[in-house]
Amino acid sequence: MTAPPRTGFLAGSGRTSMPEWAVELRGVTKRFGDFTAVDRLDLNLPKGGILGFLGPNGAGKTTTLRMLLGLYAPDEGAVRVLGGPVGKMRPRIGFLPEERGLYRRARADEAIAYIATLKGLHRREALRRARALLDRFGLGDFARVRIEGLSKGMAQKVQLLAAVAHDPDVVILDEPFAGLDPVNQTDLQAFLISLAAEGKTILFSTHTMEHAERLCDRLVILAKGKKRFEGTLAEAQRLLPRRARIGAADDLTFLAAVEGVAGVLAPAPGQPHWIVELKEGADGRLLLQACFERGVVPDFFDLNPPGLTEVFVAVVEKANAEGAA
Ligand SMILES: Nc1ncnc2c1ncn2[C@@H]1O[C@H](COP(=O)(O)OP(=O)(O)OP(=O)(O)O)[C@@H](O)[C@H]1O
Repeated sequence: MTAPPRTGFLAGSGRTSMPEWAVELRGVTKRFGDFTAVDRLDLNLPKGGILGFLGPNGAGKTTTLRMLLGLYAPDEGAVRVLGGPVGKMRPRIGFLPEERGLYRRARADEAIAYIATLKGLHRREALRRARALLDRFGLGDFARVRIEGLSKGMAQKVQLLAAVAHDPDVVILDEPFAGLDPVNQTDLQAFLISLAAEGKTILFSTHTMEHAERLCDRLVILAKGKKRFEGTLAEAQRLLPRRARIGAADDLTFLAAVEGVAGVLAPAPGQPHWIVELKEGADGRLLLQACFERGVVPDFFDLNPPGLTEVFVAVVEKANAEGAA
């Protein structure tokens, strides 16, 4: 297979052929003492596009990302990146670790360039790229400012630029949105999209479902070290039954008699909406019709598929219930 043409800022590395998978994990297990943090994980991540790595605290996300970097060796199983062993592929991977930290007395441009030189770039070229990246992300005026003189968000942006300055094919970001204000989060989203448009594979972990929903071609949900879901957002949404959410002060249990309705649930404590579960192929608009025929005028009516937060909670609750059984 041939990589998409590189037309973006980081174009020009001259690599032309790529293996099929950006990342492959086969039966990967990582233990800390008696505790299994990652449990027989299989993953095949296609090259190109943006993959969201989701899971509750302690699910094993960071441990998995560290194995992709070769920072941890798996106790069992095999990890391959871009078709080769991790150690050999490290120069083609960019990484933003969860624990942020650049040398605080270094200038922003030098901090970026330093990381790029560790990945094999010559210092002059590394500095040129560092400054171009800082310009591109509105930090050109801060190129010569020391990291300690930057705001937390700016320093995080600089660290992100350090992860990509050497033009990696695979970019791994551990919670890149954490600590950024909404404007910087929007900038980061645009940046990740632009990297993906250049043909790179982006893999990022996050606890913010909106980012995953908006950005990701594929999603992986981990819980208790095991993969609980892998697929597209639409596939994730199909994990839950179709349902309508209806806001009304009236008792809506009469909707149980409407064609295609599987169940009617009164608002849960703290929730404003009735939930009407629908069978496959049911026409949700019949619910509105039935309400109007009863003289009930809902103040809220939503037939949209469930959001990722709802799917995530259901997947994790199922994993917890399996763990407790
Ligand atoms: N070096 C270590 N020594 C012992 N236990 C560890 C170590 N690293 C991780 N763990 C444990 O492994 C489990 C998975 O941790 P990991 O950091 O991979 O989770 P995570 O999904 O990234 O969580 P979070 O969302 O909170 O960052 C946790 O229970 C953690 O305590």
